[in-house]
Amino acid sequence: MSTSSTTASNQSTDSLTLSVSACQSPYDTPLTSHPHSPKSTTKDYFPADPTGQTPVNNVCFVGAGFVGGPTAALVAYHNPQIIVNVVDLSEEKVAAWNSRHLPIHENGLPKIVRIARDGTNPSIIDLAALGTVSIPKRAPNLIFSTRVTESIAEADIVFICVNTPTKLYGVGAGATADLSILESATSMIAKYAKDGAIIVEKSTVPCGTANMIRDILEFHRPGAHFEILNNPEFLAEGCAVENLMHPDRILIGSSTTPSGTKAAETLKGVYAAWVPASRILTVNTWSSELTKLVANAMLAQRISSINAVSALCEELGADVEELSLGLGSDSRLGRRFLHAGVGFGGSCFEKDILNLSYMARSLHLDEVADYWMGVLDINKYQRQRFGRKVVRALNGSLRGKKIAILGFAFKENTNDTRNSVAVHLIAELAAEMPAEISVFDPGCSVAGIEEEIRKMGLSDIQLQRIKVREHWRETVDKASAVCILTQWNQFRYPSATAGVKTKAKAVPQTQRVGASDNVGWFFKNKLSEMDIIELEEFVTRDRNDAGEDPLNRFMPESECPLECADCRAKQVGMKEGETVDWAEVATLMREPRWVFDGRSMVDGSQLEKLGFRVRGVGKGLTS
Ligand SMILES: NC(=O)c1ccc[n+]([C@@H]2O[C@H](COP(=O)([O-])OP(=O)(O)OC[C@H]3O[C@@H](n4cnc5c(N)ncnc54)[C@H](O)[C@@H]3O)[C@@H](O)[C@H]2O)c1
Ligand SMILES: O=c1ccn([C@@H]2O[C@H](COP(=O)(O)OP(=O)(O)O[C@H]3O[C@H](CO)[C@@H](O)[C@H](O)[C@H]3O)[C@@H](O)[C@H]2O)c(=O)[nH]1
Repeated sequence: MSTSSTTASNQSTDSLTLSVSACQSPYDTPLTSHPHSPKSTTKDYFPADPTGQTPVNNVCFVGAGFVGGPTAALVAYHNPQIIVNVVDLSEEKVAAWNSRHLPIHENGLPKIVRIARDGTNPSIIDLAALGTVSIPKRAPNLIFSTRVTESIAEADIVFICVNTPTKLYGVGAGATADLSILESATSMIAKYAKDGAIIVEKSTVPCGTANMIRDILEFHRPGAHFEILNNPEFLAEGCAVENLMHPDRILIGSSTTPSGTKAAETLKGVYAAWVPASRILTVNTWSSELTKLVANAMLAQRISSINAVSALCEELGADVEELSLGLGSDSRLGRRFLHAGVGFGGSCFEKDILNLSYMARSLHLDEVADYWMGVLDINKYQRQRFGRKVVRALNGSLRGKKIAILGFAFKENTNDTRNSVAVHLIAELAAEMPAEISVFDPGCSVAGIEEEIRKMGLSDIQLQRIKVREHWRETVDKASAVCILTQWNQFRYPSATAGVKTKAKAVPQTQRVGASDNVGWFFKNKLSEMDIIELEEFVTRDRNDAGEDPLNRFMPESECPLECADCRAKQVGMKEGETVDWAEVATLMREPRWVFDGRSMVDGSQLEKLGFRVRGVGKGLTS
């Protein structure tokens, strides 16, 4: 079937693919909502609100970070009738959201942002013998700005997406959440939000924070009415778009009063534009706040469990990957989050477990607190065990030696470096005073890595010996050892057959778009963005390279300044589809060419044939 369209575009934007992948779960399990828990103290709950939802024309996301930006983009993308303002105090971040180079690297996000932020051209798609489909133009409805107070004032719903890091001072230092940023954002919302606005906690918070928000609002605006909802975010970085596009569930916690329930219904209406109703769960606020913390704690617990087992495997000569396979095949256990490695990193797991444990301890539930702290203890043990393995293999001293670090992001497919395992391991190795620690990550900017390293509290002399590189080749050059710390596909050996960037995939043979060419629905009056995605998949399914904009809808993008650091990084860094050439690495490294594989990225026995000595996690000795 031949297809063509009336407008042309050659803009470069990551392709968006929506088929089921490792990141997302198919909609396979029926779910039910439980509007109030047995412990709910509110008495006036009505199961269904007879007046329905309040109309939503304008929403505001406060905080354009890893959660606020992508979530707002998805809400705007699927609700073209709603104006979505995303505000942040950082002018630099807002400028990046309005540029070609978004501050957050997520597959598929540039395309979604571009469509919602810039609007689209009208397009006519020629489906050959089937006829033509008209896609009308789309007006922009996603606005990134620093107009914080004005945008809050216009909103029917305000989403709080600010950071809630671990508190580093005073009572609860190193354990509880620092809510000062959230408190300050809430004060601003209290002053400027319109009476009747719905305030949504999206940030991850200790239980009871909805009550704190309510108190702040009542203090600043006595007499005004605001409903507070908790709507935790479950996206994982690196697959944020897929997670947001096909969430396992949307959880909405509300007070169980009629107006609380109505507010929950209103928020449900926003998600219902693309999420099946059966996936939207409404619970009470306490349950919702606690579910978020426990979800992260349980995911992290699985990783610590398999990591603890990996130490046993090394001693016994078992292979932890074989264990993961055997364990994960039990449908009660499942395959995911059983990947042993050098430990979990990131801005969420550790922070949220500390938070959960602190809460338990402050309720005098010490055994509960200790139980969850054990997950963090194993994580630290795993990291330190790896570091010690490196030093031991290099005869107990790193002096005069160069160590190469491949991977600095806390996980693959993201540029987020917060609380990355690499940060901790580099600090540990730096204490051994090696001649150089050379760092490379294919998804992070040099400046971003350097900034994170500067926060590590190392001495000047240690900092001088850490070099951040733009390419793997200079990173491994003359190194005695390479440590693989992030699960980037580019590091695999044998190299992954799939490219790094996900291409538009052939559409599955669904009932709607099947071999029978049953595509009548394309010709209906109003196509949703989900419909347009399917149309795009349909017209590209026979093409090898469909390009970024097969329906030719994109508006032109603003040009980058001449000295654009992101454009430069693209030129000098790893090219799309490029992988580490391990045979060349062997020629560049110093004997005995150690590879410490913290993420099971290389086949040890095959790499040893190239002249390396390899140590993995959870495997009996291979050399
Ligand atoms: N990162 C994730 O994958 C993830 C996933 C689920 C939940 N969460 C939770 O979501 C929350 C946000 O996390 P994040 O990773 O997006 O943080 P982030 O640091 O990336 O983003 C927070 C943003 O809020 C902005 N901000 C702070 N105060 C503000 C104010 N008064 N007005 C406007 N903007 C303000 C900051 O400048 C920053 O850009 C945290 O509670 C986190 O635990 C994060
Ligand atoms: O089997 C595994 C899975 C993950 N990891 C590591 O665990 C960390 C976290 O990974 P992941 O959970 O995929 O990413 P996050 O973005 O931290 O997402 C977690 O934290 C978010 C913030 O709260 C939640 O929204 C998500 O549901 C939750 O998965 C990373 O260092 C991974 O390398 C492993 O070591 N082994």
